[in-house]
Amino acid sequence: MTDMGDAPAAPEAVRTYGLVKRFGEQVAVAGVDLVVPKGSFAGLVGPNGAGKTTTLSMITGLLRPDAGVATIGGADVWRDPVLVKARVGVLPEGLRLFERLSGRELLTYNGRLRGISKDEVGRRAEELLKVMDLAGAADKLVVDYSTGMRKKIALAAALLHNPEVLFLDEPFEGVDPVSANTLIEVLRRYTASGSTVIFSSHVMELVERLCDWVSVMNRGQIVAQGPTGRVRDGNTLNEAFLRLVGARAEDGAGGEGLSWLGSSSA
Ligand SMILES: Nc1ncnc2c1ncn2[C@@H]1O[C@H](COP(=O)(O)OP(=O)(O)OP(=O)(O)O)[C@@H](O)[C@H]1O
Repeated sequence: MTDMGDAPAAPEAVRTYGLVKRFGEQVAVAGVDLVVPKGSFAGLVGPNGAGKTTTLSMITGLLRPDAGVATIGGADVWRDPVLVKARVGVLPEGLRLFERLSGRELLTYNGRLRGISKDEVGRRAEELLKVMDLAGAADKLVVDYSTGMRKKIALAAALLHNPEVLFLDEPFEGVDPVSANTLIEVLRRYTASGSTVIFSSHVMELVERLCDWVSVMNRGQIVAQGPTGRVRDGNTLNEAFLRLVGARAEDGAGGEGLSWLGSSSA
């Protein structure tokens, strides 16, 4: 791993020690030591299949590690599941939502499951619907929402109990620029108050613009991690990323093969 300097001064929101996950013969996560300081807007990046989703699933209590420890605010995710689940909010990959509820009902249901009083849930839900620009669609069924609307209602549901740490898997995928700005504003406000966001993304420009902390994964391991400026080291994050994970030109679209593709191929 590329050492990015001293340990973070701020207390850690998330810390894992030697996380491992195998699927049959394949080692998806091969000893991950993820560090995310409290209050960070952190990005988790890596090529397809690097192990990002598997790592996030183990940290959020969705997938049991084969080895290693994941902690949130110092508490062990798998030994103290109730405490940890109260501290986290998750916008999962694939956005599995209760399709037959309206947006408002979805928020109410989530809030009540979290043990928040009916009045307080109602108050928070109305504010979130307004901020997410979903007030006009509050009574529409989630199944009829567009991709961007689904992301926004899922983010509102993940924020409703005011978690300490918010995990987002590809939050901006399929989201138009206006809705993306709304999401970013809400998330910036959230981290400014000392809460932590960790999101996975393939869009380096976005990670570079938003994140003050970045962890780079490749082949099941962390290959660089630290303040974004230090990981970039004078380059763009995209350049640093390509250098860290290997540009793979030899097996990519720039080399041999695909000779039949294009108008000069006949
Ligand atoms: N349930 C599963 N069963 C078998 N293999 C799996 C399973 N989940 C993930 N894998 C494998 O583990 C590896 C890591 O997958 P993972 O989804 O964590 O990567 P990722 O970094 O999130 O990728 P992407 O950027 O494409 O979403 C991949 O090779 C994948 O095929």
